[in-house]
Amino acid sequence: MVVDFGAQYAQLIARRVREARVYSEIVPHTMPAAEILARNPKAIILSGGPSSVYADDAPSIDRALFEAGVPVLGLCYGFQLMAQALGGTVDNTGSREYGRTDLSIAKRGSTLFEGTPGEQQVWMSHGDACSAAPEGFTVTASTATVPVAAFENDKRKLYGVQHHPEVMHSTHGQQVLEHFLYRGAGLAPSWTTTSIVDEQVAAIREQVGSKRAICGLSGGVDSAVAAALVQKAIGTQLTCVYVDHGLMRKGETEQVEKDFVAATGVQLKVVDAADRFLDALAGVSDPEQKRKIIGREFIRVFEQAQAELVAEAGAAGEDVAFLVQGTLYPDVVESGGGSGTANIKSHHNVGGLPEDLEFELVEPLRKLFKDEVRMVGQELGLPDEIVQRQPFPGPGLGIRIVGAVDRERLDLLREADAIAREELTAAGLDRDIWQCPVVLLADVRSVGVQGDGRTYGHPVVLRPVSSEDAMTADWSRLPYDVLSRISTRITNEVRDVNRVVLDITSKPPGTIEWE
Ligand SMILES: Nc1ncnc2c1ncn2[C@@H]1O[C@H](COP(=O)(O)OP(=O)(O)OP(=O)(O)O)[C@@H](O)[C@H]1O
Ligand SMILES: O=c1[nH]c(=O)c2[nH+]cn([C@@H]3O[C@H](COP(=O)(O)O)[C@@H](O)[C@H]3O)c2[nH]1
Ligand SMILES: NC(=O)CC[C@H](N)C(=O)O
Ligand SMILES: [Mg+2]
Repeated sequence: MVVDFGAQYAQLIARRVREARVYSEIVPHTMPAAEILARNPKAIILSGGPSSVYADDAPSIDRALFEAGVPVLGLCYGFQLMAQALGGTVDNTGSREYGRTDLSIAKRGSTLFEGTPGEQQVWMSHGDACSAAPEGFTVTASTATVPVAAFENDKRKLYGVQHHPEVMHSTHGQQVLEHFLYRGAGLAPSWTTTSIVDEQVAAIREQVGSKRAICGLSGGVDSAVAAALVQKAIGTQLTCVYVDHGLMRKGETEQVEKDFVAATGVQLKVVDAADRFLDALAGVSDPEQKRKIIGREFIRVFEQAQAELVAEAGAAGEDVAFLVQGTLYPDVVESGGGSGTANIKSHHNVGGLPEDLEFELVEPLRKLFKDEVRMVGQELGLPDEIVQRQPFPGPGLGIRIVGAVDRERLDLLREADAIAREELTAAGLDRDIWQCPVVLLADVRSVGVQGDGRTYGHPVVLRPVSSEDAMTADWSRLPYDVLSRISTRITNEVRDVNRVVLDITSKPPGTIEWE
């Protein structure tokens, strides 16, 4: 059982546990200890969270959880809670660690780190630290700045680590989790998933019945897989709607119109809504405001499309009240979907939805991560060009212009983006990177010299990242000659851009998109 203290990664922990073939469920930290124990968990994992354990309003923990004989693993905030509740010390030591950190294993052969290297890369995201372990606990790892980075009390079956073993950038994380499950808690890897496709098709049929639905189709992986699932469930009761909001990349609308329909045979309605989105966005530079506006306009366009379909279908059309979206679990988490989870950004299809939404949502991928969605897509027989496509955010180039969005700026960014994509594809790097946002710093200017003349132009940022599920990411080490070609071409070919910079920040602390 994963107890969620408002973590960005709670669902990820549950998923890693399932990957270890042990069934897992998530419960909020507000659930009383008695109720948690009444569910008879074989093991408990305490998640991370945004609070500081010593703060007045911080979520606390009932010591009964440590005394019931159930093996417990604390991660990050959960580790700090465990340390404090059992008599150790947690404070703000000033030694913050975000992103890549080297962990030194202090005790070889410990339950959690058995068989893993003495020095290993872990992903950290914390500002507080445990400075003294509770009595009876052995310190099993440290970092350059944090002396107590992991501890265990094997007799009581209590374990804790300051880092996040659940994220893929912690190179031995899965092994640490499995050691807890198999060695610490003595569980066997015996659980398997039933087919997600069959389960979802049945659920969609039950939800939609004989009614009709529309699906927001972007050409991206998520909506393609969602559409294919719904099509399998309800066939021609589904119509897909592609919204051209004027924030798409070069050539994208044409590609969806031609290639996508050819590959999937869906019924597609293309709506040109550029004026409406750009008018609504005029003069707005706050990222959250942009996201909310885009989310609202999307729904308004879907409503209009629905009205048109109803008119076309006559009386039978009254039933079009379902909206299928390719919402994924990371969209939900990062929009503050869990209890006490910080809102990092409102994804247009979750937190950005208007309150007066008239549709009933159908979101068959809401609990899944990208790599799982790709597997479902493959199972449904979608072509590789769709299943392996890099993600592109629904708000499109609107959240890749730092500053207000207008047609002129969009044209600049579209050109720069097209060059970067062309060169990355030519270099055969598409499958190596997760995605490479190109960002226009429209409110920043710098001095350059071009053709012996002074220029005062805008910088463009390249943000190539590697990731497994977008929850964490690292910057991609692209070959210098590819970067150089992109830089030369952008500054030569795109008017008003006189500088190209590379974003070398991991996530955390950065996010993938700039807004
Ligand atoms: N231009 C668009 N027209 C219609 N619906 C859209 C559009 N852009 C996004 N959506 C809707 O919002 C959802 C979320 O967008 P998101 O970008 O996360 O997914 P995607 O485009 O399907 O896949 P990917 O993440 O691979 O780009 C989509 O699944 C789709 O339902
Ligand atoms: O459909 C989407 N609607 C959104 O509002 C949105 N914002 C970010 N993204 C994509 O999500 C992943 C994680 O992005 P961040 O690290 O920037 O949060 C990355 O793959 C981003 O491209 C979005 N996708
Ligand atoms: N990711 C976490 O759990 C962070 C725990 C705590 N908020 C800290 O900053 O140390
Ligand atoms: Mg997309």
